[in-house]
Amino acid sequence: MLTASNIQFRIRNRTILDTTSLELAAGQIIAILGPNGAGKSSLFNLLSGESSCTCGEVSYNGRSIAKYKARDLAELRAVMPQHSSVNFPFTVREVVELGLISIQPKSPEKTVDEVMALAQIKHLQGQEYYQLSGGEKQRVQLARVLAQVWERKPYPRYVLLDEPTSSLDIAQQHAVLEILLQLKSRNIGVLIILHDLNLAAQYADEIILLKSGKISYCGPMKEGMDGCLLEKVFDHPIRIMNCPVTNQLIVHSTNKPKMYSSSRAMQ
Ligand SMILES: Nc1ncnc2c1ncn2[C@@H]1O[C@H](COP(=O)(O)OP(=O)(O)OP(=O)(O)O)[C@@H](O)[C@H]1O
Repeated sequence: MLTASNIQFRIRNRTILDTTSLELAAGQIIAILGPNGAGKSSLFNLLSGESSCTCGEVSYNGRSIAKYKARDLAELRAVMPQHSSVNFPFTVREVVELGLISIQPKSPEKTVDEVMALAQIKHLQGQEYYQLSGGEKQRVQLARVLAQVWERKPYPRYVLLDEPTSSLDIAQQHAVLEILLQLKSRNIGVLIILHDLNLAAQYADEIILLKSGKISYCGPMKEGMDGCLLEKVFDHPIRIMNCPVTNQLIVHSTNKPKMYSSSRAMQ
């Protein structure tokens, strides 16, 4: 289990993230949703160990993150930040191989081949990374993260992704979420920051709604996908419908009418 217990994050007396607790189990997908500046990436950085909490504790499989050596933590969790820069003229394959640096896979070649095939980037493997399009780079970064966790292990592991679909076309967005579904059956928990509420409605088991550094909702996706609740969080008109063909939830938003105000959303 990845656990955050009463964590808080403050910078220069400003509370960026108020007291927050959550649990991510292996085999589960949790999506973090919320408006710009809500604190999603700040929470993500605390969970990944990139930043340290002002109060509270993050733990992986019952042990505080502070007690792990970097190499041991790399065996347990892989992280795809919002922006990743590669400062050397690496090829695509070399960037994917970076995912293996802190672990010792039994079959590194096979692992890299498999994750590149999954991310649909095998045809790009000899190309220089910096020449790729934004969406191609994002798929390479996903493959790097997958390489880190792809070999099966007998203990629970976690993958954390901050907006991994932001540069992808609609087909690639679904392809990425389908890959994350596969991780569930490998005893891996997935935590993902998304701006697309429909993707969250289709793929997440649970959602966390963040607003102004506070959790407005944390629980099963179906209960959280509530029009009134989402309107309050995003301060924007949102309706939830059932698709008559697939029976899946559809999140519908329109432009904000002139008379609309946050007080309406609060009703
Ligand atoms: N290192 C920092 N120093 C000062 N302020 C910070 C720092 N990191 C984050 N913040 C502030 O904390 C707030 C939350 O930022 P964060 O990046 O976590 O939001 P977010 O929900 O991920 O936003 P977005 O959807 O735009 O990516 C913002 O107002 C941001 O300016």
